[in-house]
Amino acid sequence: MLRIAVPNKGSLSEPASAMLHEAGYRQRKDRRELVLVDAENEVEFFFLRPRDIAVYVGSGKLDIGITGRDLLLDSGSPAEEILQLGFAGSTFRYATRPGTAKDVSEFGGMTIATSFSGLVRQHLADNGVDASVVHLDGAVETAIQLGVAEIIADVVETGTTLRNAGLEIIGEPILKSEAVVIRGTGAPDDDPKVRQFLRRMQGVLVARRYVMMDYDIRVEHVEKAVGLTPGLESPTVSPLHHEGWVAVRSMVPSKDAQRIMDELYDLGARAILTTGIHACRL
Ligand SMILES: Nc1ncnc2c1ncn2[C@@H]1O[C@H](COP(=O)(O)OP(=O)(O)OP(=O)(O)O)[C@@H](O)[C@H]1O
Ligand SMILES: O=P(O)(O)OC[C@H]1O[C@H](OP(=O)(O)OP(=O)(O)O)[C@H](O)[C@@H]1O
Ligand SMILES: [Mg+2]
Repeated sequence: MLRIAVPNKGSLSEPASAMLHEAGYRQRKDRRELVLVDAENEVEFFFLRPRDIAVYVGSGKLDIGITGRDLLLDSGSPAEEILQLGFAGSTFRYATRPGTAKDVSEFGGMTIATSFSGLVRQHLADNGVDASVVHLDGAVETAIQLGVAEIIADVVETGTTLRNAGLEIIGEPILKSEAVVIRGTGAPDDDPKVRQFLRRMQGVLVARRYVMMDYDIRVEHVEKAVGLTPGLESPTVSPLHHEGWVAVRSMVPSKDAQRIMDELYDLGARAILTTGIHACRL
């Protein structure tokens, strides 16, 4: 059985379970379930605190896990990223009251509050800055108001939380994060069970990002048309009963589908259809 760690709460939890469900795995119906065996797929899921996932995977007790890149790096655990999942995107940044400091080089002697003290200590050391770090569990914005710290370092998505607290983001992003699949450093990279899991997850990513596009076009315009719809390997071109016309089938990125349809129409393509992809293996 492949043993997989899945976040049990927070921003990562629901999208991770939704993705696993789309990949054909059983997921828990009750949020209090801690372990779930998917016997048909030979997988056992352990629902754990997001922060603890890198620790379990790094120790080798679990084969792989889903967590945030920021949590992985903060943990210092011997685990590594093997697939980016494209959700829970955020940046990790410093913020303060206007006028306090402009970037990390000015933090000497100050106190920085954060829930990611591993990441912040490393960043300060990389920049040769001697500052104190106070570890808090969450709601770190309030640490400045209450005089616990002059600077905070926290996860930023839209920036609303910081703005509402009267704080401004300073300096370059410390890190760009998103949800990732991790495995223990040094775990074999040819484990067939892990490979199959990754193919399934990649299949979901592709199914979410691409649509299938079909259209008919006159033979003399087909080269230009396939330039707009090159597909992943190469488009399928089949003859039509109506001489001089061909049918083309190709995958295109969903976000570009409408623009490509307009451009194909202008080239003379007709019966242009897009259909969703539910699952795939590339
Ligand atoms: N607002 C957000 N938008 C996108 N990603 C976020 C957001 N808040 C946290 N994350 C990401 O979620 C992960 C943190 O998960 P965690 O469950 O510890 O915190 P949370 O989502 O803030 O939940 P909570 O603090 O309520 O427990 C990190 O990878 C972080 O980058
Ligand atoms: O940039 P924004 O869109 O405002 O999102 C970022 C905020 O979301 C998370 O907070 P959460 O609500 O999880 O509270 P926490 O501080 O207790 O983790 C994170 O810690 C930030 O505070
Ligand atoms: Mg949080």
